[in-house]
Amino acid sequence: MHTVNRFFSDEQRLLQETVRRFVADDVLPAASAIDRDDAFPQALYKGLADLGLFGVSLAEEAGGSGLETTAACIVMEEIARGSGTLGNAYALPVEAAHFLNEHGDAFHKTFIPGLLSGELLPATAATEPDCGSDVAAMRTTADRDGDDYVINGTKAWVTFGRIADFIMVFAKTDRNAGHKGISCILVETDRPGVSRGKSEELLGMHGLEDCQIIFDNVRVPITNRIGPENEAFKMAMGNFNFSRLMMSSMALGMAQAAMEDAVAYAKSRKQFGSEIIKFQAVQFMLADMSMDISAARLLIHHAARLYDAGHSIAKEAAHAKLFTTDMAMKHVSNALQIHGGNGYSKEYRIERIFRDVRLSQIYEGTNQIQRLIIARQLEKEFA
Ligand SMILES: CC(C)(COP(=O)(O)OP(=O)(O)OC[C@H]1O[C@@H](n2cnc3c(N)ncnc32)[C@H](O)[C@@H]1OP(=O)(O)O)[C@@H](O)C(=O)NCCC(=O)NCCSC(=O)C1=CCCCC1
Ligand SMILES: Cc1cc2nc3c(=O)[nH]c(=O)nc-3n(C[C@H](O)[C@H](O)[C@H](O)COP(=O)(O)OP(=O)(O)OC[C@H]3O[C@@H](n4cnc5c(N)ncnc54)[C@H](O)[C@@H]3O)c2cc1C
Repeated sequence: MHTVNRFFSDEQRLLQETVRRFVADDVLPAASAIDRDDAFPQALYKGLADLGLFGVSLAEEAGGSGLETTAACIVMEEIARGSGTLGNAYALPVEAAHFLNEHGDAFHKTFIPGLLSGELLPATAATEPDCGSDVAAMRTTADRDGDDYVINGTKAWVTFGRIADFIMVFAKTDRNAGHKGISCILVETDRPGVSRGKSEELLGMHGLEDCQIIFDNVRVPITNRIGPENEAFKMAMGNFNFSRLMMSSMALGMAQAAMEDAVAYAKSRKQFGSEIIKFQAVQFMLADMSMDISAARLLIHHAARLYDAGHSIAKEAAHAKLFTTDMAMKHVSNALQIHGGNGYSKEYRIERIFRDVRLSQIYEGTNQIQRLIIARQLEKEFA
């Protein structure tokens, strides 16, 4: 049991126990097959929806449970403790419902119930083949034509791209205005001109159905635009702050699982006539792991509380994402080291966690970009 549990509210503790049970009974037995088969875990995704988990931190008026952002972080940590892929999948409806509720109008909000029930699958498309970190440099365009936008361009690395029912597409509505010329448009994937492009063979996080999405003269009513025209860059940044807490919690769950495995292995493995957990070199790796995991959890929950209190959390979300994903990568690697040769074998799940967790340092803004965000905030704070 995590020490920090003592400070959870009754609701948070109950939520954590519920997810732990689901993970133990349903997710853990399936996690290795999800990785091996590289197939979207549809039944488990629906299982999360049926437990009401997609709306835990969404306002009650929007159909959610109205709990704090910390509640969604707790849920995410527990799911990712069982499967990185399912944790990543969990982020999508949570983030989409949150975004639609914050920025959408009555039409956009009609998509929320389907998201919460797991029947509608969302995707977000900001990245393009030639621009990832530099969001403002995107080339996809949405030109007005009567009451429609006509969208052209290619988006890359779209998680759920192959299976999404709708995509929140970021596109230039003013080509010459840099980040002040970007809008967000909800595009149903059955519209003429939307097609799926190539998928990559990924190192880890299998089963998320990523692919490129090509928009070839896709006609969408102007009313599909989410939020004001040309103002979506800042909407995206605000959403990324929230998403970065989700992805930090995901990496945290994977680090926690790795530590649990490392302790169990170190207690059972004997060398030189002693359990390897008695060797100081192993003890120090475990001690540092435990300390950094606790520190990461506090950073995430601190940022989540600031977010709920209405503060801008650009810096704190970047702190959480940078610290958690770097520490997770380091300690998952150490946990694999503690497994010796067995850590390099698919027979032990640490091998999968090692591959899965690597992504967390790259997406939702690379960790170089998190440093850039922190430094820019410091420049402003001490101006
Ligand atoms: C930070 C960044 C590099 C931006 O740089 P520039 O130099 O263009 O813009 P700059 O001059 O720094 O700023 C413009 C305005 O914007 C505000 N702001 C920036 N960050 C933030 C923030 N975090 N919070 C609030 N405001 C922010 C900034 O203050 C400025 O406002 P002002 O005009 O002064 O009033 C941005 O582009 C970024 O972040 N990239 C990472 C991409 C990235 O994260 N993808 C993720 C793609 S989605 C994804 O990976 C997944 C999705 C689904 C699940 C799987 C993964
Ligand atoms: C599996 C997967 C799923 C994804 N899902 C989605 C999704 O659903 N939707 C979506 O929109 N995107 C998604 N992404 C895209 C992801 O957000 C980008 O890959 C990420 O933001 C980095 O962009 P890039 O790959 O173009 O790298 P680049 O921006 O080309 O960066 C390459 C390297 O240069 C560094 N670099 C770039 N600029 C700077 C700078 N100013 N200072 C210092 N270093 C810098 C980077 O840190 C990195 O190390 C996904 C990516 C992957 C791999």
